[in-house]
Amino acid sequence: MSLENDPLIIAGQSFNSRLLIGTGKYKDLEETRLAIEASGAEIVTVAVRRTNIGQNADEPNLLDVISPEKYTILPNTAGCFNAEDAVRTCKLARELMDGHDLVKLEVLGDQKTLYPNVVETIKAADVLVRDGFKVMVYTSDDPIVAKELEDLGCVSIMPLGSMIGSGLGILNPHNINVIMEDCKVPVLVDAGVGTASEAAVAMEMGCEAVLMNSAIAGAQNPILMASAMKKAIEAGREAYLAGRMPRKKYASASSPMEGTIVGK
Ligand SMILES: CC(=O)[C@@H](O)[C@H](O)COP(=O)(O)O
Repeated sequence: MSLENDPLIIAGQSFNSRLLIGTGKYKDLEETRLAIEASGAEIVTVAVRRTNIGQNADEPNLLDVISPEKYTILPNTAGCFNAEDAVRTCKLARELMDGHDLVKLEVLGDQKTLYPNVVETIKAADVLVRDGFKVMVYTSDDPIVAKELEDLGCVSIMPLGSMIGSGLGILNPHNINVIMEDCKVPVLVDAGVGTASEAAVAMEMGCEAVLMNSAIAGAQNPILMASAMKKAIEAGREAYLAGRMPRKKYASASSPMEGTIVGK
């Protein structure tokens, strides 16, 4: 098995890259473009309330740099703290992007934690799915909430590894494992990854993909980190597919003597 015939499928669309990246916090649009290119990402998420994707004709438009012909743009509802605002933001994105219906829903609880408000998230997901949106949803690592969101019709469940922008890595791998056990749609880790090894861990666990922003944009050299993340995601996926050796309590010689002349 090779990664060439191992696509990520989201809402029936096939992708080669399992790294999804955000567009916030970069120095300028050129750095954003170079980092995205180095990451190999095919899905690029954009905060509609913070980024110009056509709302302001006088300002630089991100979509002039990150072309929707080359990338799948994933409008997100960052900055929304209730269902109503999140739904309105998705509708605005759909209008600005000629009926584009794949969105990333995030409804946040407060400024300090940026933790998802799951009650409002569920409310918004319900409205959006009924309105024809394909909803990839950022949520907590609560398996019950994750299942509820899947049952509502979300196309992907995206539990946080840790708080957005914290770089603390995956704090509760057990819960993410339970979510993967219960959900049939792709489960992606979204938020909290700080460096390449943490992205690899998510993939080794069997997550379908990872979405990140801060680890790349906040690195000393974002373009180099984007390239590291690409490799980490691929290595993690390969390791997952290859299957880890069983953990053993005691040593087991790397060059066993059994069956050799000396060992008889
Ligand atoms: C970019 C995005 O959509 C986020 O949800 C989030 O910002 C990702 O989290 P990190 O910045 O911690 O990677």
